[in-house]
Amino acid sequence: MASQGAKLPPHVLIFPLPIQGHISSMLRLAELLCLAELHVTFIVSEFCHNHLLKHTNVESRFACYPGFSFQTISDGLPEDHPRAGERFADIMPALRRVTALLFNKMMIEKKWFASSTRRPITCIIADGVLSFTADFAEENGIPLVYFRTASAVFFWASFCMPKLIEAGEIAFTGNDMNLMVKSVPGMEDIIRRRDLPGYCRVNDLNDTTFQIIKNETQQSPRAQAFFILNTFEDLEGPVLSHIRKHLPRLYTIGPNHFHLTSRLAAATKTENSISSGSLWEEDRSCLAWLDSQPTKSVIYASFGSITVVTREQLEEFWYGLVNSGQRFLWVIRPDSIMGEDSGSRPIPDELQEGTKSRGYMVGWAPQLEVLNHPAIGGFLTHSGRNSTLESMVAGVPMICWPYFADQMINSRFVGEVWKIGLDMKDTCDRVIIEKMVRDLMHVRKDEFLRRADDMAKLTRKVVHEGGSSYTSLNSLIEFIKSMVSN
Ligand SMILES: O=c1ccn([C@@H]2O[C@H](COP(=O)(O)OP(=O)(O)O[C@H]3O[C@H](CO)[C@@H](O)[C@H](O)[C@H]3O)[C@@H](O)[C@H]2O)c(=O)[nH]1
Ligand SMILES: C[C@H]1CC[C@@H]2C(C(=O)O)=CO[C@@H](O)[C@@H]21
Repeated sequence: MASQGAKLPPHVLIFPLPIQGHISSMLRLAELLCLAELHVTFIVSEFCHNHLLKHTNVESRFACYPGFSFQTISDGLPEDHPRAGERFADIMPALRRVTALLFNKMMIEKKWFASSTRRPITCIIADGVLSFTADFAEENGIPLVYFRTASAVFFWASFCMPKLIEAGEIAFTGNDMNLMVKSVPGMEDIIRRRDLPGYCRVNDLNDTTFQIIKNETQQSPRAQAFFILNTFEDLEGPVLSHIRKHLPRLYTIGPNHFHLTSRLAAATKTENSISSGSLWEEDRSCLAWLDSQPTKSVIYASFGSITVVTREQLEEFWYGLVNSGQRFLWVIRPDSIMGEDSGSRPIPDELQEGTKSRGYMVGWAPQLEVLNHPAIGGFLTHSGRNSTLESMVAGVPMICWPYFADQMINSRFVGEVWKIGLDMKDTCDRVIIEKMVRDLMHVRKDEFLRRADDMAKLTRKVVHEGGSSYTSLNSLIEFIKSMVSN
């Protein structure tokens, strides 16, 4: 396609998976590129776009970047599909079946989004699991960069899936979950079967989700080996060295929410909050409640956008939190309790009482502000990538209750390698929850806070001028600029 407007900036197409954690992360990247005066077209599912418009300020936020625009596309699922819990497994097949074709059509009909003020797309930055974008990019000679929004340790373990299969370390059925895994180089003394990416918990290697993730991961090097991870060198250095043997041009630009905060502050010379990118309505009343709590006295509990719990699990958490005697702020998404009796059984009096005196519950929180509130002393989390990084930047120790996917291995690294929290995976018992909350918030508080504080200091270093993520993002921007000849 002929290039128009020789003096126009490069035009980047950004395309995330339509899931909260992916959209938040890629919106942050989009704004970082807008700050560098690149043009950005952001493709998002109609479903998520409607939620973004309803619950965030993204429209006004991006209005100050004239080179930015949204494009919407169907995610292939009916409007009333929950897009959470066990039904998350429908998302990837629907994208491949429906969205892939619509994407090709849209690119051609919209002339790669060219206009009198914008070049046709000069580079695609696609979610690392959307390989249909690579098909289009290759057929049309458009440079492609993959952005895998999960952790490097997850990516590397997933990249080693063929090795794991060959060595007979997967499939497995739930027996011997504590056996150490030997076929992920660099992690021989760290991960057990139970810490492998959640998709590996299959007894049949033909499992659809397992196959999709394995195949999407294996084709990562086709993006001319240009790859972005939301991490930083000091955090996942040893694993990054392994990945670089396969993907030498790897950009590590994280923690990208903090990187954006820092670059916005430098650009505007003022303190800026970043857009939440929330798909749910934030209940800001919890901030006023936090204002009246003592310093580092509250444990914040939230399990991200996909986790669902049974009524029994809900009660175990509730008893655990109440019996710990600690103050707590708990996010329970309206769609996160599954099962027939999810709302019908009465709440025991002792839970109601304990919550009234020490707790606060919301359907969705302004998480970045919550984690940075002085009253917060701990985070009970599902170990999603963004939540983990947000907690690290805020210097908040974690209790990890991973639900699926990368969360299984993220939580292992939090507990065993970075030692900034406790890993509670594969149990949901009120006694264990109570003990872990007491340990984190009271018994071992100083130890965890010291290490979390050291981690927070590291994150500050990397996103400032001269830091590894700062330098890496500049290289990425230069690379994108070098693709257009003026
Ligand atoms: O009440 C809440 C809860 C969450 N958030 C925000 O929502 C995002 C959630 O992201 P993440 O922690 O990554 O969780 P998920 O949305 O569940 O993320 C999906 O995508 C991530 C990135 O690939 C993966 O690491 C996860 O396993 C996967 O579930 C974060 O920025 C939070 O700050 C809020 O603003 N308010
Ligand atoms: C719902 C899951 C599909 C793939 C995604 C992922 C990955 O990068 O492989 C990690 O966790 C989940 O967000 C996604």
